[in-house]
Amino acid sequence: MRADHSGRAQAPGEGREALLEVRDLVKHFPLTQGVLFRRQIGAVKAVDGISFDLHKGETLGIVGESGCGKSTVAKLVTHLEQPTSGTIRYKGEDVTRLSGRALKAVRRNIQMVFQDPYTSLNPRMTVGDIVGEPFDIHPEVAPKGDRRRRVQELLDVVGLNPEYINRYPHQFSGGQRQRIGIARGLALRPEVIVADEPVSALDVSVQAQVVNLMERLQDEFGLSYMFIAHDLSIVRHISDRVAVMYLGKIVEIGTETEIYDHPTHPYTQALLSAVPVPDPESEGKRERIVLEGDVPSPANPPSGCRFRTRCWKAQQRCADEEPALAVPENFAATLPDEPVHHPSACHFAAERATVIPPVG
Ligand SMILES: Nc1ncnc2c1ncn2[C@@H]1O[C@H](COP(=O)(O)OP(=O)(O)OP(=O)(O)O)[C@@H](O)[C@H]1O
Repeated sequence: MRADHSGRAQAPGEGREALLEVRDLVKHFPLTQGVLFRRQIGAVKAVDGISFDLHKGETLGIVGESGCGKSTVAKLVTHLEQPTSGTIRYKGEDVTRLSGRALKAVRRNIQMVFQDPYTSLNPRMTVGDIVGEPFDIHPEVAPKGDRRRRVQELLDVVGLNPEYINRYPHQFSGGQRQRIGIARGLALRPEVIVADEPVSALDVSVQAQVVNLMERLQDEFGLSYMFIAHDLSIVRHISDRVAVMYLGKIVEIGTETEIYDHPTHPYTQALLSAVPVPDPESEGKRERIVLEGDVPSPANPPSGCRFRTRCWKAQQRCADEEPALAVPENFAATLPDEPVHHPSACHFAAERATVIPPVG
């Protein structure tokens, strides 16, 4: 098997600068017991050894069911959480080891947009204060006398009336609030934006507007996105590459076409088979894969392949041997530009092209 944990060989932007290089990233949250004498009785393995690259100007989508570790990855990359182990290199420098001024400089370049525009904005602050708050931490970006103008520019960039600068969050709709969150994320002119379920809390009719805005801003400012969501259709629309997570691991990574049209991991196939298809004829013909049982606890994941307890292909080898995230043996001889030639962590990886059957 070819060791290729990052999926870089398959990236459409191969040769482009890797802005972020994440390697063997682990985050275990300790589980403790006792009031007076706290002792650790285990750990929630929220993220358990994941590796990927983010290239300049690309969007990497991260998908998976609730609890698989997507938000924890976002928090680790934006330095809101410290990893248990592993490295996150930004332009070659390991940010997990930085502190003080050097860390502050990196944090400026990697900003986060949060899920819920209803709770992530302080209701007692005006829009101007919310969008301009990052300038308090980085006054070098906008000197005091220039802030109002800069905030108004940012509001304009995200499609809000700059005259709304003195209004409060409750005076805006959900979509407008998420635009405020995005303006705030852009304030420091970052290179990377980590968006954690940025449209999940919005009405479907508004979701497309916010996604389109994010795409326009990406072109305008040359941004790289990590776009985390459980909605597979939205992720397909916006992403160049997609990583599929299950129980703290990446199980498959590749270009949007490789993952959606040529998935080789059973979990990806099951996830895709549950996406509703708008065309009733295709919907009637499609093959749904219904997974048995619940997602196991991340405090006590199964041995070997974590997906094996719900997988229809599971055999003894799956319990004994953890499959590496690499181009599977049976596809190793395919050419790198063939769509099945992408990393998939399964001993029995196989293409299942009939997940969403073609019309006719
Ligand atoms: N601070 C914490 N302390 C203990 N456990 C945590 C903490 N944060 C997350 N977890 C656990 O880690 C696992 C992964 O959580 P995470 O929020 O990253 O998943 P997710 O895929 O983003 O899910 P969701 O879409 O529901 O937010 C979950 O089991 C969660 O309960």
